[in-house]
Amino acid sequence: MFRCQPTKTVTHLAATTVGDSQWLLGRLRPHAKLVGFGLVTAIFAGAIATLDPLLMKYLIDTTLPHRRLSDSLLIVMSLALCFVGRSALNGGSGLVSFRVAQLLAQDLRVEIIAHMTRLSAEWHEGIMVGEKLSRIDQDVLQISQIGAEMANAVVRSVVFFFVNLAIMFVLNWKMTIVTLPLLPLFIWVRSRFRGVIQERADQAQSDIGLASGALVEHLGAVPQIQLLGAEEDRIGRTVDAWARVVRAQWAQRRTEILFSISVTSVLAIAILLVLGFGIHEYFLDLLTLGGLVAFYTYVTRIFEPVSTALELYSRAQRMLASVRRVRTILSTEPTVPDLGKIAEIRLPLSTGLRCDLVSFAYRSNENVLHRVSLQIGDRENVAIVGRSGSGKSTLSKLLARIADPTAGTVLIDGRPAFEYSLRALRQTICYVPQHPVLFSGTIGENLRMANRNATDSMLQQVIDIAQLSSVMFRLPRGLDTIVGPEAAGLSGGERQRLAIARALLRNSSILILDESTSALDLPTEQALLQAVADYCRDTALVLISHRLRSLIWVDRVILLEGGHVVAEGTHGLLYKGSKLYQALYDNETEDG
Ligand SMILES: Nc1ncnc2c1ncn2[C@@H]1O[C@H](COP(=O)(O)OP(=O)(O)OP(=O)(O)O)[C@@H](O)[C@H]1O
Repeated sequence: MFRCQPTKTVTHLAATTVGDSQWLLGRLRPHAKLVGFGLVTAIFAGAIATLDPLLMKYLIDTTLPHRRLSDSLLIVMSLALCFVGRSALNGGSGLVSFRVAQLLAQDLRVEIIAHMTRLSAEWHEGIMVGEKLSRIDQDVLQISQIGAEMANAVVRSVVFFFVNLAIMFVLNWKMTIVTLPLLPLFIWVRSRFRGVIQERADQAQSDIGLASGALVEHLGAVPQIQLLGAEEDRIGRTVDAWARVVRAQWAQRRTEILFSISVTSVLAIAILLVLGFGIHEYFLDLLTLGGLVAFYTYVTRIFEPVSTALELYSRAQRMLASVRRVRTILSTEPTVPDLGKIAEIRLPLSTGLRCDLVSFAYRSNENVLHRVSLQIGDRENVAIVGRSGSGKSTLSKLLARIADPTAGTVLIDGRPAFEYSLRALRQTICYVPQHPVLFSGTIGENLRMANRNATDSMLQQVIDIAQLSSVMFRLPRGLDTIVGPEAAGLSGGERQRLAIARALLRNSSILILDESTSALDLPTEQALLQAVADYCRDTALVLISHRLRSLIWVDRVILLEGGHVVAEGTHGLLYKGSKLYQALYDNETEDG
């Protein structure tokens, strides 16, 4: 199965943490004021948190030994105020972070959904829905939650660390110097674990994407799984995918814990040294009891920002893994780029559609179309026929510019199709696939997706042409009938006819029906195609069907075999001149 591969540039970008961080900062920029407010609140909270050890020192060294009750009570009240102020400010900064996370998540979702909607069919066919969902859900959640509080947490840790360090220095510079080796030690341990943590985070996130993909595929296909009696097999595969997630997350968490324990152990040894030295100073009367208590509090507190930084580091890695995955999607270019400058196609078309030596290969596979040249004139009705796998659908997708040829050119009115904007092309060429997508909602809403301004009488007209009148008659709520998720409330043939009715509302100049009537019985298919041809007198029709008997009336039949055009002409001509066509037609008649 095709996977969205990052381009070289993207891989390079993805490898740079700086690039990922800058990308995130860019996304936070629109919310700079809110982030700034959160930062100021966090700084104040950090600053207040440094006051209480000093107050305790004053209490122990000054007010208590001199039995100054009112001063002692004042200090106790100040201590209480410090706690209340700190918790209020922390709460405020938490609330702001939450808001930033919400806004950031919404922005990212909009950006990813809009980008995915611009990507070409090839990309969507090659990635499971669950994987796409995981980018929009899991990864965005990870980025927004951690990204929004990251700045606060970093600033709070840095401020807290340096203010604490400065106060410690003032209290006792010799003891402070003993604590300084913590820093290079921390950096050393951090760098030792860095690569492993990053790798584990990437693995876990990637496994979540694959498992979500498997789950969505599984849940979307339960009736088919039951019919195939493949419950055990499919449950096994889906559960295995989630088991891989569990293993990856377990490995990630173990590494993180090991990282945390390693650092904390080193810091614990350091704290012992500091305390030992402090007690020594106290015995030499170089440090007061209050000074020792305050110093100890500061030393333990200095680990708080350090351990926060450690936790932040692991969380940042998880977040950056999500950033890389989202950036990979956002950097994926459509394989059918919308670079055409011509925003409107002049109508009526003069020369129509042309293929000039067109070849096509799916990804890097072998060509499935070989130097196909053909012309479909304006208002011409053409059928493309051939054996299964001969390349009919592929050719029709190239004509509709759902994919671009690997070699050769598709031209509209003598100009390469890529010179027109995709919007102009979609307005001019309408393509209806064999399995059309209908959306949950009413039949009327589904039809009006093609033309928002369509009146009820226009809807009625296309319903008649698509041979849906009797179906609509049976539905008590008519156009207001809700068709349910994926239009499961309609039969396959009804869905196809509804899609054709919808396509007719587009009033396009070229209409391609790619086996869009395959679920209909022969008389209904014939009546429908005839009615479509009558209605679309100003439209070029390209019809693909396995039932040649439905197509004998068209102006021209193009016969494909193994990706080559092997014959062309009216039904009568081909029946006489092409053994393959004759065989296809006769077999069908006998089978039919
Ligand atoms: N998405 C795809 N990826 C890789 N190969 C593909 C893909 N779609 C089609 N093919 C291959 O391209 C060839 C032509 O397929 P295509 O669907 O165009 O044939 P077709 O004539 O429309 O067949 P059918 O009548 O069965 O629908 C086949 O060999 C098919 O296996």
